[in-house]
Amino acid sequence: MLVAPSVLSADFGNLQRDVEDICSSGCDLVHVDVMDGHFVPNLTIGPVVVSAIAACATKPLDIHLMVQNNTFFVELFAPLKPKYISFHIEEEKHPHRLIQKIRSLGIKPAIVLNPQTPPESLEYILKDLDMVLLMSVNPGFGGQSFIQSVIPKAAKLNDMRKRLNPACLIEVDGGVSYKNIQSLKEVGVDIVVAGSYIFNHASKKDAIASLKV
Ligand SMILES: O=C(CO)[C@H](O)[C@H](O)COP(=O)(O)O
Repeated sequence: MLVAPSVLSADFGNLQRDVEDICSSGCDLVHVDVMDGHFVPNLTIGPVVVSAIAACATKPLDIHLMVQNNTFFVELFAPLKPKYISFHIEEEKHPHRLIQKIRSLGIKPAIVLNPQTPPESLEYILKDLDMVLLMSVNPGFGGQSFIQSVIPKAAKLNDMRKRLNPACLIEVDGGVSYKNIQSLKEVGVDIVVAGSYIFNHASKKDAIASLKV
């Protein structure tokens, strides 16, 4: 299991310290939540802060857009050379066009599904993706409870990707902890995003290690 701590739960007064800390504690990606106050009822960080994160991160960035105008934000963050940019299918009229644009910028494209969006919505686009991110909370805030229905949903997506695109990774985000990591592993999840569990733990290293099942 790969682990992507969500910096949404970091101490923003000590952001450099926290980013360096997770990177030296065994994480695989640095997950960055960009929220615009429109697609979700929260507003987070823009290019100034994400540039500061990129400057001190020694692991690749995994940028999760929770915004209305995806193309604008892709162009804004592309110069920071993240490994992944993911966007919500619920907020994109032309997902295939945006996937091509992200890939043309040298970034791996990923689509995010809200908890109620079925994996079948990806039937004709899964082959074009490097990753699918399944939300296991309603997007917008850290520290929410894990929605259990993501387990059968990930299992269904795992069957779909074996058929359509075995190289496509499955990531799950929201309420992830030692309590649900084994179930996520069993249904084929490859990457977990965890915010409050890692940043509220006495040892980020131990918290990350506990998710590497
Ligand atoms: O995308 C998110 C919220 O929209 C966060 O990444 C997610 O909630 C992680 O935080 P936690 O592990 O505390 O649930």
